[in-house]
Amino acid sequence: MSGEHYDETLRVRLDAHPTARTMAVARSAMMKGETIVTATPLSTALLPEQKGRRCDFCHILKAGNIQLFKCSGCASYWYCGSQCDSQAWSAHHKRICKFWPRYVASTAYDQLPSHLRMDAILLSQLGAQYSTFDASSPALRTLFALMPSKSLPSSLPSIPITLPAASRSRYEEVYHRFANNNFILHSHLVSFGHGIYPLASRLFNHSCTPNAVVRYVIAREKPVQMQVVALRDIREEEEVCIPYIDPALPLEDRDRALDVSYGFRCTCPLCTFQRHIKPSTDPTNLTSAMPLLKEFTGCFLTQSPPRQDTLREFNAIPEALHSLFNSTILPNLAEAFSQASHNGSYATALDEGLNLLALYILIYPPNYPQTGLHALEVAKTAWNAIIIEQGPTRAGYTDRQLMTVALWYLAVATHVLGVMGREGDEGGPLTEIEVLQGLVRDELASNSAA
Ligand SMILES: C[S@@+](CC[C@H](N)C(=O)[O-])C[C@H]1O[C@@H](n2cnc3c(N)ncnc32)[C@H](O)[C@@H]1O
Repeated sequence: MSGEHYDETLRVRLDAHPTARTMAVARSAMMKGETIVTATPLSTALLPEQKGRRCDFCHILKAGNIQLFKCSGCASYWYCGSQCDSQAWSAHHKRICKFWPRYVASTAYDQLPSHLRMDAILLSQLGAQYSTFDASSPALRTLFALMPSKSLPSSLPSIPITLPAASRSRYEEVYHRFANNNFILHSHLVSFGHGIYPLASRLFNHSCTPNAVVRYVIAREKPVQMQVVALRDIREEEEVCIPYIDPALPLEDRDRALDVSYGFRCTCPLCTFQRHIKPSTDPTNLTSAMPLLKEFTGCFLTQSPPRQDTLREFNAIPEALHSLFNSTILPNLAEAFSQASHNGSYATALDEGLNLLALYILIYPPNYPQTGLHALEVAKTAWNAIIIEQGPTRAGYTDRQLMTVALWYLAVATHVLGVMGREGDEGGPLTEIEVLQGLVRDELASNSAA
């Protein structure tokens, strides 16, 4: 940490960590839903499929009142107005604009795997902005304080800038900080770009049982801000961790991804638990595990599900549920729910949806956004059953029961997603929840009046 200085008003401070070099610890207790750190990007870039859909500077989505204008020089960057155009122009675009069309059409660029193309774009923008990457620049100081990645190819990708010979090693130093430090930007939890946020990279380690997550704030004419938000109450001196990867991936996949991209083995409570259990692969165990899982997590169609705000004690999970940690179970349940939602009866879809929700609740830490998104799916399934399906395939559910189920799971979705709060573009799951709640309540009122 020598020479590094971080704002004393930050809600976390850096302490030594036995294997991760340093960790961010809470200076004081924080409540779930609080913003822990707000970070500004050094550079961001849109995924290819988002080009022309979002402004290349502020990443706002094209909409009725927001039009995009193509850069007349390269015809590859789009802006929502002259403010964004001139901010991008003076930051980096004026130095790469005329080379860009030939660059993105080049074989060297074309042959890069998609994630390295994103890195090449970010490196081009940064090179255009900082030229020699003078380490004394305050904006770059935190970037150079980051740990270099072990996984990037040793050679620099081709970029549309003539490298000053004396600065080549500087470019390499920057590039070697990419793989383990870049963030995937998302709106409503759907990816739209990549970004470099040195402060957040410098501060936060990974955990598969994180107590914080990242959300993005898109505002017109401003770079996309990152906010790190507490998922549960955090004690003073507790380490604040975010997930680098999806905690519900199979343990082997998490191990591989964290080793290859970040060079460490996770020792969080979920990984520790999963490493010491020996999940049975016997299908009969699985059949008996599902009802027990619903009971253990409280996911029923007959009673309101509980809310959970504290991290589960994984060692208290009964052995009969260990088979659910087999790598195939979650993808199979997700597939069964998707199949039933599209082709099956809504009664089957509801049942499969609840199985999947119960498994999410078992695996994910409290208030993890994916759990909230799926609770919303369960509520939508109940609502679809009311408005679309009549007759025997309803398996005996009355409209009233289905409306009650929809409201219960909307309440779960609100509880969970309300913690992370709104992110990205207008609308999103919290708005969807409000709309559906209104529809169900109206229907319930007219059903009662009838
Ligand atoms: C984005 S940085 C996090 C900040 C880092 N601790 C530092 O001192 O700069 C990512 C790197 O931190 C380390 N790291 C992050 N989470 C870790 C964990 N749970 N266990 C061990 N090392 C971790 C790995 O070396 C990883 O490549």
